[in-house]
Amino acid sequence: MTFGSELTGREIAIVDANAAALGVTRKQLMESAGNAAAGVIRDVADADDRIEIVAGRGNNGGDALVAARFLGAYDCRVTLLGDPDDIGTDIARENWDALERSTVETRTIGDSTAFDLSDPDVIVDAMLGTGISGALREPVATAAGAINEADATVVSLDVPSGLDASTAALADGAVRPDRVVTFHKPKPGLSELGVPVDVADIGVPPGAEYFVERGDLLRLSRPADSHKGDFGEVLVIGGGPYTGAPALAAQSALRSGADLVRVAVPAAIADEVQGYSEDLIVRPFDGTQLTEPAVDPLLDLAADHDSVVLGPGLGAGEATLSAVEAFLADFEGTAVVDADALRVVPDVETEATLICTPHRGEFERMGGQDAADWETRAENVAELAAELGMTLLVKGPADIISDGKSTRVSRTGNPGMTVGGTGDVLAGVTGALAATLDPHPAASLGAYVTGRAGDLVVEERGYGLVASDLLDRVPTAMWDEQP
Ligand SMILES: NC(=O)C1=CN([C@@H]2O[C@H](COP(=O)(O)OP(=O)(O)OC[C@H]3O[C@@H](n4cnc5c(N)ncnc54)[C@H](O)[C@@H]3O)[C@@H](O)[C@H]2O)[C@H](O)CC1
Ligand SMILES: [K+]
Repeated sequence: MTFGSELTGREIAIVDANAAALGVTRKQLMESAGNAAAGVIRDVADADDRIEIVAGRGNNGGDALVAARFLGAYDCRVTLLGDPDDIGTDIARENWDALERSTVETRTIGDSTAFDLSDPDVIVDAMLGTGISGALREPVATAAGAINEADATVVSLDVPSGLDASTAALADGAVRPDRVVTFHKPKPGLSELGVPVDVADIGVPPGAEYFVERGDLLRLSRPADSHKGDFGEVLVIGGGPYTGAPALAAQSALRSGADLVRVAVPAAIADEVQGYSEDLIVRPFDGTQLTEPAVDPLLDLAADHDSVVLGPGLGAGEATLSAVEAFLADFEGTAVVDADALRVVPDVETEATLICTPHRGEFERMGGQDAADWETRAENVAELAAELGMTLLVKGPADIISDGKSTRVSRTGNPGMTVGGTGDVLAGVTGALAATLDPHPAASLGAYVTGRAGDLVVEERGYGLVASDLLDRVPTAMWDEQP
């Protein structure tokens, strides 16, 4: 199981874009959707029935325009609500143009409230699908009223026009169908309608939900009216034997869009860490490494942040590991745990929400069972995640992300990324994403984006990358492929 058994509007958009990334275009899916819809309509219509197809300007309408082609043997009329010049998508427009050149009877009704039906036996409702926003507007509102009053069998495509598939809310005046044919997976709200729902397979490639692909980038947004703080504050706790690791993690969190990143390191190395970049806000704690006296002040500091990245460069000293344990024992927020800090995780009692980012060796040390093929490894990752009650991101040629319920695989990245420091980047990116997203999507996107940043470096100049090369590719990896 990857996504849930019902898909929300956002998830549908992600699956759709991931299907395209896997080589199956939305036009292909639309063709299958229209074909499947025609099958259901044949099921409800007698041979001499009159069929009225009411199509909106979006892809829901597009599905019906395809269906009309498959229903050529029927007495069928297609009404497009709106001006053909306003058809919202290229693929719906191409299907409209194809119908116009055919013998299928078509008409358009502009943005008015004039709407009539030709006494049909069957009405196909394809005005609005998952693209609905807000209350029904004209001319859809009037058409929905007329459809509801007609003495005909009403078949809705995907969802009844007026059902919001993200919230399961029914708009006032929504179409009340006798039957629904929905595509790929059920949508929230359909089962409560009390009418038969056919779920049609439209050829979404297996893997569009399982693999993290560029459709997942749709979870990122930077609305025009954003305010400082909307994208979270991240605290990186690290350093001691190493200085570069916490700096890399913190800079990666900044490049991933966090509004503010503070990096807490031992006072002895604070200047050196600051020296890596003037963008860093360094918060020193006493000593040369993390030890118990620093824990309480760090817990206070962490409480003011949306997420914590715990581990980069801390080392595996005994005193440090017991401080890490003490921190996690009292921490209740969200933490990305990486590197040596992972050593305490299997045994620690914590209320915190954890995202752990082990490589395969660390995964085994945590109690997981590695496997040569990633399918088996994915099952084992899911098992350990369920047992530990946390999200695991197990790094490897294919990164595996699981919280025990949902398991996904990210295939970005390349052999150039086996160098030191790339894990610190991943932890920082994931920490920033976890400041605003749920742990599983944050970890999934963290893996995808970091791997893609590495791919961009290698595309540009081949192997020989160093971790800091990834930093300025992270924003590109996040934003340039937005579907
Ligand atoms: N993977 C899949 O499941 C596939 C689904 N397909 C079909 O595509 C629709 C969703 O299409 P989309 O273009 O995103 O949106 P809609 O057609 O639902 O609507 C957009 C259209 O409607 C106008 N609008 C929005 N809200 C309102 C409102 N409240 N009142 C009036 N008008 C409104 C908006 O302005 C746009 O013009 C999905 O349901 C499936 O049927 C693909 O065909 C195959 C893949
Ligand atoms: K519909």
